Amino acid sequence: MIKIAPSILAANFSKLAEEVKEVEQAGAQLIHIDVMDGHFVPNITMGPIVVEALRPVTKLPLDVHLMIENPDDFIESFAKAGADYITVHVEACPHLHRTIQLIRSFGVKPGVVLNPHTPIESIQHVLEDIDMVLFMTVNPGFGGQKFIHSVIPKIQKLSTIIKEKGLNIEIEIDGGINEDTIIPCAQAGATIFVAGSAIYSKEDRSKALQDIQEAGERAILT
Ligand SMILES: O=C(CO)[C@@H](O)[C@H](O)COP(=O)(O)O
Ligand SMILES: [Co+2]
Repeated sequence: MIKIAPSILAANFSKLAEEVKEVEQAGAQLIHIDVMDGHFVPNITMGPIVVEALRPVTKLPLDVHLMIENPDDFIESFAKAGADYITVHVEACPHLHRTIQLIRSFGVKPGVVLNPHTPIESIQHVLEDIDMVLFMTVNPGFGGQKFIHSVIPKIQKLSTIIKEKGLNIEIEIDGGINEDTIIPCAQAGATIFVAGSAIYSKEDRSKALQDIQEAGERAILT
C-alpha cells in the first residue's frame, strides 16, 4: 500500500491547523514536519511547539524529520510534544545507535535519513533497531526542489535487504515527489511518500494527493 505524507513546509503557516485537516480529509496517512536549524541545513523552520500545537488537530501520525545538529538534545522535547516518528540524519549522528535508543526510550518510532550521496552501508548495523529509513531525493533544506534520480538504486538495494532479512522497516522517500517521480520509487519498494509542493501548491489538494497516491499504486501493480 502506498501512503502519502504531506509536508507542511509547503503549507500556509497562517492557517496551519486547517491545512493539516484538509490533507487528512483528502486521505493522507501521515503528516510530515520538517525541522531545520540553520546549521545542518541552510534554513530555519519549526520546533517542538509546532508539533505540540498540531497534536490535537489531527489523528494522523506526526512524522518529524529532524534536519538539525545534535538531535539528541531535542528528542525528548519532540517526543513529549507528540511525535509518532522521529527521523534523524545519519550525517548528523556520530553515535547513531545511542540516538536511536534514545528515540525509542520515549515510545517514539525511530527512523534514519540518508542524504542523496550517503550509502546504505552506513546504516547496515542499525537495521534491526529502526522502524523507518527515509531516503532524501533532494538535498535537504528546502521544498520545491528537483527529484534526484540517482537515489533509486539505493532504494532497490535496501528493499532487497529488508526482504531477505525479513525486517519490518518502512521505506519513505522525501523530495521532489509528484505523479511521475513516485513511479520508480514505488517500483523500487518504497511505501511512504512525502509530498510538499506537489500537494500544497495546488488549488485542489485532495485531487493532487489522490493522483500521486494512485500513480504509486498503479506503478506497483504493473
Ligand atoms: O525535508 C524536506 C526538504 O529538506 C522535504 O520534506 C520537503 O519539504 C519536501 O518538499 P517537496 O520537495 O515535496 O516540495
Ligand atoms: Co522532510
